[in-house]
Order: sequence, then structure tokens, then C-alpha cells
Amino acid sequence: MSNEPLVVVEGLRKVYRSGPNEVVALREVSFELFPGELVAVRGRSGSGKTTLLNQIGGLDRPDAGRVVVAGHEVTAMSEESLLGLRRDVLGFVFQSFGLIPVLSAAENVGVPMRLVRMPVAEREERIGMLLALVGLEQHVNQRPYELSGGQRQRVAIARSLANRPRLLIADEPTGQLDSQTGRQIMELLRALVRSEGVTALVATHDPSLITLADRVLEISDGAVREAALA
Ligand SMILES: Nc1ncnc2c1ncn2[C@@H]1O[C@H](COP(=O)(O)OP(=O)(O)OP(=O)(O)O)[C@@H](O)[C@H]1O
Repeated sequence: MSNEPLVVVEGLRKVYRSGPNEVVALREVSFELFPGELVAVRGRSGSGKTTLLNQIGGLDRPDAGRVVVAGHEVTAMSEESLLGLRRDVLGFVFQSFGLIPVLSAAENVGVPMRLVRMPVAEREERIGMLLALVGLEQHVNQRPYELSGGQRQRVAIARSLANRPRLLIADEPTGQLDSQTGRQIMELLRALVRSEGVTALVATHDPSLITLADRVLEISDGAVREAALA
């Protein structure tokens, strides 16, 4: 692991306001992530996990503080630059998979590659490689509704790696899966972080997933602290 952090989070604060009500979702959160790490964010429902991941991925803006990913100051970027960052530097995996129903597994994985106009031959090769990497070489032509939940999440993970991201952001990736399938998905993420050299930040309350992390960040009522590994 290098000493240069890939992600720097400094003094992040996020307040949701609706009328006279305020919810402080993040309270001056600061931490760093280093290249090649798999870091879990653990916390109860409503503790601020999704809010934190959304600020880091540039899907929402904080009230104070800053986020730097691979030298890009996410919190200071225009919407247009953020689109580029999400396409080129970040990979996202969500609890609900987020696949396009009318497209096959292979076509879903190819969507981000089309966005960067990857040449067809390279695209076809990379789709095949990624679907093999997640163990779906026998299912390339199936659509999401023809796949199991675990297989859908494998497609989503393959898609998240399409453009060789530096940082993978996964929000409860095992949330819709039974515990055994969830464990397999987490083991897959663990293996991919090693083989692809990607850094991953994974929100979860699944204890079996926590044991596979290099570090655990505990979030409670919007405050983050480093937790000791079990
Ligand atoms: N758009 C919003 N408007 C108002 N309050 C919000 C909004 N989004 C989240 N919150 C509040 O901010 C706090 C943190 O929510 P967040 O979704 O980040 O938690 P979480 O840890 O991801 O929860 P879960 O595990 O249930 O997904 C909660 O109190 C939530 O009610």
C-alpha cells in the first residue's frame, strides 16, 4: 500500500433541512483511504452511511468540508466535471443492482464502455473478461430478470469495473441477498480489490462482510471513528 492517500475526506458536514426541521447527517467527518484498501463503513440504519458515500461519489454536496479523490476535489467540481469523474474514476455498486432490464448481462457491462467510446473489439474482450472474473461466463446473454439476485449483483460489479475505476463505492451491496450469497458477493469484492488493484469503500451492516475488510469505519449519528478489527 502506498503512503499517498487516494481519498481525503476533511471536515465533512451535511445537514438535511425540511421546513423548521434539521437533521445533521454528517458531523465534521475526516479520514483517508489508501490505494488497494477495502474499507467497510458500518453503522445502524439512519447513521449516515449513504449520505457519506454520496458526498464522496459526488452524487450530493456537503454543507462544509471537502473530498478529494485521486487528486480531484470532488466537492469543488462542476456537475459536468463530476459526470466525467463518475465515468472515469469511480465505480458504483448499489443494493438494488441498478441494471437496465432490457439489456443482457454483457450489454449492461458494456454501457459505461460505450460512454467512453471504447473501440468495439476492446469492449467485447473486456466484457468477456469481466463477466468471467465474476463467474458469469455462462450467462452473458441473459437479461436481469433471468438471473438470480446474486448473479445480478455480479453483473453490477462487473459493470462497476468497466472503465477501470480507481475507487469502488458500494452501498449495502449485499442488502437484498441471503446471507450465504451476500458472503459470496463480499468475497468476490475482496478478491477483485486484490486482483484489480482498486480501492473500495463498502457500506454494510453485514458482520460477515466486516471480517473481510482491511479497515472498518464506524459511523454513529453522523460521526465517524476508526473501529478496531474483530
Ligand atoms: N433527503 C433527505 N432529507 C432529509 N433527511 C434525510 C435525507 N436523506 C437522509 N436523511 C436523514 O439523514 C440521516 C442519515 O441517512 P442515511 O440514508 O445516510 O443513513 P444510512 O446509514 O445510509 O441508513 P440505512 O442503513 O437505513 O440506509 C437519517 O436520519 C435520514 O433520515
